[in-house]
Amino acid sequence: MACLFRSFGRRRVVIRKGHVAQRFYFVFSGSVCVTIDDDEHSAFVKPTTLLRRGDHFGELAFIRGLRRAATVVCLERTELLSVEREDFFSAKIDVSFNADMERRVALLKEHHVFSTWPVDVVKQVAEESILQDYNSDEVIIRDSSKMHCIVFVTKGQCNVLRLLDLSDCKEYIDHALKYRMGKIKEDGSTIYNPFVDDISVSSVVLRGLPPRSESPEENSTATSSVKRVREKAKSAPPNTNPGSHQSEMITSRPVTKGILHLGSSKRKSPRGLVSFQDKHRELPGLEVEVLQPSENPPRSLKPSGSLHQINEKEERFHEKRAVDENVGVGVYMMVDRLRPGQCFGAWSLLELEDQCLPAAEKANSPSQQNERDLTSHNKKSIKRQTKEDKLRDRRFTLVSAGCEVVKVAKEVFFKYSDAETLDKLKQLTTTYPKDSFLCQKYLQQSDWRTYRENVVDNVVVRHIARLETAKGSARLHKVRSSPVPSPLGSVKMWPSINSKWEYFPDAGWESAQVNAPAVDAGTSRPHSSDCSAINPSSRGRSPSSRKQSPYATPRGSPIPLPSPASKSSEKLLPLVKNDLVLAQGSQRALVLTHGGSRSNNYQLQIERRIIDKNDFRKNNQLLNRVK
Ligand SMILES: Nc1ncnc2c1ncn2[C@@H]1O[C@@H]2COP(=O)(O)O[C@H]2[C@H]1O
Repeated sequence: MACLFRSFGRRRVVIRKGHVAQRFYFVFSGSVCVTIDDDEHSAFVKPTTLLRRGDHFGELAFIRGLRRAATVVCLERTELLSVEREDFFSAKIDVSFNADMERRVALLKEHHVFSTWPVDVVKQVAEESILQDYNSDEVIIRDSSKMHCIVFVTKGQCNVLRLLDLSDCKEYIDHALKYRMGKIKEDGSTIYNPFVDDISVSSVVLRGLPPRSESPEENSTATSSVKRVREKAKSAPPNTNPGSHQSEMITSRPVTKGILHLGSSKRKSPRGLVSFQDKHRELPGLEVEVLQPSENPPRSLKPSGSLHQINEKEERFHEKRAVDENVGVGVYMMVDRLRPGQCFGAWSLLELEDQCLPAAEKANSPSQQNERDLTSHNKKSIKRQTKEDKLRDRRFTLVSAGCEVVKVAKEVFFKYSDAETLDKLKQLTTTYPKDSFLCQKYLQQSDWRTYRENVVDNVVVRHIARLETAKGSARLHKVRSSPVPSPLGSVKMWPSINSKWEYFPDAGWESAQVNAPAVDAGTSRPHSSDCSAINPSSRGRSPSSRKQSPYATPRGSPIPLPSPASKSSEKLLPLVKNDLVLAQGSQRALVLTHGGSRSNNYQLQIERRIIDKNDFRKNNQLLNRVK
């Protein structure tokens, strides 16, 4: 069989609907769009199917003995392998196509939605659908709001992701602002330096997500989101402290501890303004940027390196550049995992339902009735809510976790659907959580992850390093230096004076008031700065002699803890299995379940546990569980 290698530019029409068929094609590289319209422009506006490397097209006309059923246009520079009609039949490609078709028919017939359809109709649909295999992490559908097919999962699994615009989430903004205020208080300073290591989000750029669009419709959304951002920035709460400059342009590290982190940019301007946008990236990663509203309070002159040196001109430049780049604050959240028998993209059903609603009913729908009575402000929020509720308006991304899918064009599907089918499809259509809920989830998970990593880096690794130094077998341990890279919470490694500190002594919870600068240098208590690694079974025993209890302090009375200053003279307990690592003021414990510093085996299994202190006091259940 002879194949002809051909290369076409973007927008080149390879097949036109209604023409006589001459060749059949394989996609060697690039991608093509199929539209069942005669007009090739529809391929870009409402494509029926998108075909990429390894896919084929142009077989239907040969097999059916009819004219071309669709128009196929190159989406980009595309390389194709074409097979002439004679070769198609002499190489018996039609036979393998028929077998493939049979398979599609069988797969669709097995599917709950098609189970009641007559075989010839299923065949009809199968002919016009495509069966595709996807490897793990391949994007199946990038934007659900623009998809023109329904994806039926026939094998494996795929994940539904939602790109969460954090700048639109009240919870995120509140959290970031709260953290910022806390940070200012903690520092005892009102000056915020963006170049210091522990900087966190202090004000959030309220900015739309990076545009993916080529269509004017999407561009307009992007522009309006920039406007929205500006409005939000302008309406940001004014700085109550005259010395502080909340509204300054601030550099922040990206929140790199999201649920699905797809990379972050390293690009950084000399002034440290970070842009996380990368036009070439398939999916943007977590994107965080902070920026000030343009109306700033008057500035005072500050030493070099601080924000306050940025003059108005520079600032405008940065802001403008940031607006130009349309940097976003976003994170992908997984909202669903689809398995065989499930489908994706059937939200048009809702559209159909809307269209079917009698006009009178629509006019008197409660939301609209209420809307009329509300103030313009409330109107806006209701509209936003309604929009969020409508799945078809929300963008989801479908990413393979290794799967096989059948894509059926919506037009084709609805052409043959009856009420029963629509009902079945509706049952399969999941309503995904709202963004506010996802945002809360994101904050919780990010917080936990940051916390966990901080404890491992700063508690366990340091503890081990100190032990080894004490033993004279010091090796270089890599301890990540930045303890607080995230605005989403931090762990205090050093209890400050008058702070509360909690741990597990033998018989339950104790609280300790840190009120003395130093303790007995000979104590064998684990170092307080390590948030304490305290083994319930081995507690109170020093590495050499674990028999004497150093925790002789009567229960309930304040227990003096070592201060940071006393660390050099302290003996440290090795971390051993079942140690509980607790952080100040936290209700979570990290449980060391494998290895320990004694064996130089630092493998940790960290579990999240919410500890009910009162319960614990009573029956010590947690300890039993840990054992
Ligand atoms: N939904 C669809 N309807 C028709 N053709 C499609 C569809 N999806 C992909 N195609 C391909 O587009 C090709 C157009 O030419 P053919 O009809 O020869 O074969 C067709 C199929 O290979």
